[in-house]
Amino acid sequence: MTDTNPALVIEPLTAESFRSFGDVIEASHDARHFTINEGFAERYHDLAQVDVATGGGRAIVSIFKAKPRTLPMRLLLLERHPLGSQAFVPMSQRAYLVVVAPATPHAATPDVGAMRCFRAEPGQGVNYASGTWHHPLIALDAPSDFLVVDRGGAPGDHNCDEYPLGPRAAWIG
Ligand SMILES: NC(=O)N[C@@H](O)C(=O)O
Ligand code: NI
Repeated sequence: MTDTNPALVIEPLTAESFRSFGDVIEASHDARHFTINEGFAERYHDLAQVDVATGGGRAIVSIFKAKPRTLPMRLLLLERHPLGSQAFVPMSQRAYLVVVAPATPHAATPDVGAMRCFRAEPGQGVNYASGTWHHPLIALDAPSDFLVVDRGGAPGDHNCDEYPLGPRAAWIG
């Protein structure tokens, strides 16, 4: 990288590796699942902790039509949603990247040194636990749609803290 900061290692996304950041949403063999609809469907049940009730919030469902990022990419900021979780489920069969850092509930800034990057494969969604620091959506290769489940609240609710990485900006890809 041209910058003094090394590139983040891109790790495979697994439920275990992502557990401290939130949930991986996928129809995996070890997820709880059962047959429904007279055998015409298999329900992969209760895959993520949707946590949106703080301060009278409610779950909202949106679609993000994301433009692909160009790699290598400089990560300029992290953000967190202190009042609720945020889930992204890809509606396309393309991989995308997820950059996270541990929640810091008692601090206004992330532990930048603990930042990690995961490659989400087609069929894998993520649910950021409330307060998990993350980079905004990083779609790859082509315009990609994502179903998003996060918190809707009052217009004055503050549910997005941004932290500019400045000279600590990292690289991926
Ligand atoms: N702004 C917005 O709703 N999206 C971000 O929170 C994101 O994580 O992409
Ligand atoms: Ni977000």
